[in-house]
Amino acid sequence: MQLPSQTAISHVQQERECMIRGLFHEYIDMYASRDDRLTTRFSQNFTGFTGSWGRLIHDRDEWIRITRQDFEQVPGPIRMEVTDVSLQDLCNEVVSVAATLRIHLPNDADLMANHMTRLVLVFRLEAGAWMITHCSYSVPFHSASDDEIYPIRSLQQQNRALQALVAERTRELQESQAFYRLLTEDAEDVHWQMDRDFIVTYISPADERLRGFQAAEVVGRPVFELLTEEAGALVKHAINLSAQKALPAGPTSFRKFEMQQLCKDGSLVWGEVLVKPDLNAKGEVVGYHGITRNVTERKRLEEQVRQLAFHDTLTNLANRRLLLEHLDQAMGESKRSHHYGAVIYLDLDNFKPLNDIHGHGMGDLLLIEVGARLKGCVRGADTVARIGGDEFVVLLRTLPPQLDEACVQAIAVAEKIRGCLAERYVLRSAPDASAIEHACTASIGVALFCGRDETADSLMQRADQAMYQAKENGRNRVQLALTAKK
Ligand SMILES: Nc1nc2c(ncn2[C@@H]2O[C@H](COP(=O)(O)OP(=O)(O)OP(=O)(O)O)[C@@H](O)[C@H]2O)c(=O)[nH]1
Repeated sequence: MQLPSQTAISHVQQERECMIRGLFHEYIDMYASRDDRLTTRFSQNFTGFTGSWGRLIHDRDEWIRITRQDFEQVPGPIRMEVTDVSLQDLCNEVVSVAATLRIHLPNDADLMANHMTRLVLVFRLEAGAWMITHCSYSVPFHSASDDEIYPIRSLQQQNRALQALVAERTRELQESQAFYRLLTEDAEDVHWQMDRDFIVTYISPADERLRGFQAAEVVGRPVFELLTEEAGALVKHAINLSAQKALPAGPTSFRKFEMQQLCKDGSLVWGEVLVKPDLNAKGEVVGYHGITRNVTERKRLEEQVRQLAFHDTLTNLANRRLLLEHLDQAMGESKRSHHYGAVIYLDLDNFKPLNDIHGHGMGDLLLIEVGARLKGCVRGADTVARIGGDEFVVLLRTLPPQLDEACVQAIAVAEKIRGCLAERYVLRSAPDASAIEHACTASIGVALFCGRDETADSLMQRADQAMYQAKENGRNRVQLALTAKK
């Protein structure tokens, strides 16, 4: 028997390889065009492996069923782009073909598009025809459901579920944002935020109601441009304190201070400011946020209370309490500077008859006029007080450091006061009421002080006694007090 030559063997092998390759591409084409004839190529002894959900199939019919389902999932033609094919003879009748390919689905947006797939087909010669006995797809998807070769349906479902979840969460977020916006934007308090360079990054609409600035006029600007110099210094101080010592976390971790703020129309409002630094994950300050509350009305009431507590309601002059406070300060200043100061104590002469003849209202008008005249006789730094019915005190600060010169100046002021108060008074209870003319003088005692050589009480007593001396000496005169007892 003559053996076939090497050339003849290689020729047969080439033909066989060519045919298998042809069958392989025919399979690919039929698959791509969803050609039902594909299943006629499957052997009765078929097994398959679907890599997307990792199941080995022992049955030809089962594989056909899955393939048909798969055809339904992708109704249009697909393109199988084969990038690499290799053949391996397992024996004379069995050839394995391994290929890598890209499956291009009709819709480019589908998740399978552009993913590499590994396909292994095993052909066996059965009754003179090459049949596919094994088919194995390795698809890089782990989320496919049973029965899915291409995980399209489950991924679409997952996608839809995720989209619904995102929509739901977005709606919830928008609702909660709207709620918080409502809280901050309808609130009377101004909510604000600035970055680490003190550039305003957010301000709530309450600022427009408080200061008249629209958010667009404030956001993006350095905060110090929007504050008075004094307020800017207060803000810097609070921020420096925060930098030096962080407050413990919680609602009390805000620094609190009060400052006057500039409005768009140039007026000033009082704000109570709560400020807190914003920290990043490393604990570094990346900005600040806070709340500014309008406390202008509270400040006005506080000032009113102060005014009532320290002032005489009839004349609006300082009362005894404020006089004693100022006297204490003046004595302290005098101690430091060695300059003299003086208390001028005065009591109106024969004031009572005015009340008796023309009524208390007229007496009140005279007292108010006396207060105004006294203020006109002294400097702004001096204190004019009403300490009793018709008793007034003027506190002079910073007289010369020499006693004789200080005496001369104090007596000169007292004389000026005496002359001024002695001028006639024209009193009218109402603008259209007839005026009455009245003459009134004052008896005046003057006591000098230097430092804290004596108590304020003793000083006041000396001035009072000197005033009585003036009364006894005939009224409408100035009497210098005896020097303080050592
Ligand atoms: N109209 C008015 N009178 C007051 C007020 N407080 C006290 N007086 C009156 O002031 C008067 C003070 O009287 P005195 O200082 O004792 O008497 P005076 O007539 O001034 O006599 P001399 O001080 O001795 O010169 C009293 O009649 C008080 O009723 C006040 O608020 N308004």
